Amino acid sequence: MEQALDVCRQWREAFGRWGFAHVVGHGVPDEHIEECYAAAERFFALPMEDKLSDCVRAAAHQWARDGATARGITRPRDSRPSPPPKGSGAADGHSGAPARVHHSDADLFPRSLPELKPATHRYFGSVQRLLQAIMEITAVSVGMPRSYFARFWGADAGAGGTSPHNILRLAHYRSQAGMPPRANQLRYGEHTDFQGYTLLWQDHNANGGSQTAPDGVPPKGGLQVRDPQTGAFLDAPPPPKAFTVNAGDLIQCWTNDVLLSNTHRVANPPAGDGTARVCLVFFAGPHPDTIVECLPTCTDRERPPRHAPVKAGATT
Ligand SMILES: O=C(O)CCC(=O)C(=O)O
Ligand SMILES: [Fe+2]
Repeated sequence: MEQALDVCRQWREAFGRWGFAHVVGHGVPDEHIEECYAAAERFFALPMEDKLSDCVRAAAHQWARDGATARGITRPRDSRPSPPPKGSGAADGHSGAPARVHHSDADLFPRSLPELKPATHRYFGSVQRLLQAIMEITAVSVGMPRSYFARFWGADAGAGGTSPHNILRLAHYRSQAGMPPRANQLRYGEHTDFQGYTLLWQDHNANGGSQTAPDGVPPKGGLQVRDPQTGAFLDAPPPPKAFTVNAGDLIQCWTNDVLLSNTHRVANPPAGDGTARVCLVFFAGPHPDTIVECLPTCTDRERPPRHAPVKAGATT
């Protein structure tokens, strides 16, 4: 019990300072991660014609554009609108549409890669269970009842037609061999995530953690997190077998800035480095009709609500 409360204290501290944490001992089986990661890599390695012809036409642009565009090459910083307006849809400054895999959209799966569907579904289910634990930790960390967020993300959350809108994005940042980025370009521009938590499996930790780079070796073109106190961007390579978790704007709104939705970006690898990057990005979204407003435990006379209540769906 004391240990569990300590985790909740650490959570509040990490997210109050950084909006980010690395989570180990998370219970997501190595093989679920390995399968999903390997299937994602195989998908991105498919020839473009296969991606196009295999996918249902109506949905194909979602998959195909991601494979086709150099989404790792975002526009130079000066020419980017920064930060993207909340609720603009172009929420995170990508050059290509993300590959969004809704759990129910079976038809989106390419026929030439039959393992992609079971692998993403298994991973999705395991990460969803991790999310439920994270929401319990979150509730306790801000003094709410442990089960508070179960109405949004718990096993029964769909009962009243209010099922969560969690999304798994398979992210591919292409090799930049032969097309070096210009000065100030980024693989992924500076942004905050706009929903609940994001549970990220980074390339640095591919294959269930068995390919983790030695401690202290910075990633070749990876996630960087802004230090809210200094404004500096710091590399955020995960320790072995860790998920990188960050809080999105809805968490910050719910907790009245007690837990932060912090700015992050993905840096380019050094010039001449041909490393591609594949990441598994799970975005936790409550049902779009959910009204998110300051929790009673996060406000008092000295700390009035800092954000107006917002409908979750209005932020996407
Ligand atoms: O690829 C990464 O490391 C970060 C991805 C990210 O920030 C996002 O998809 O919102
Ligand atoms: Fe992000």
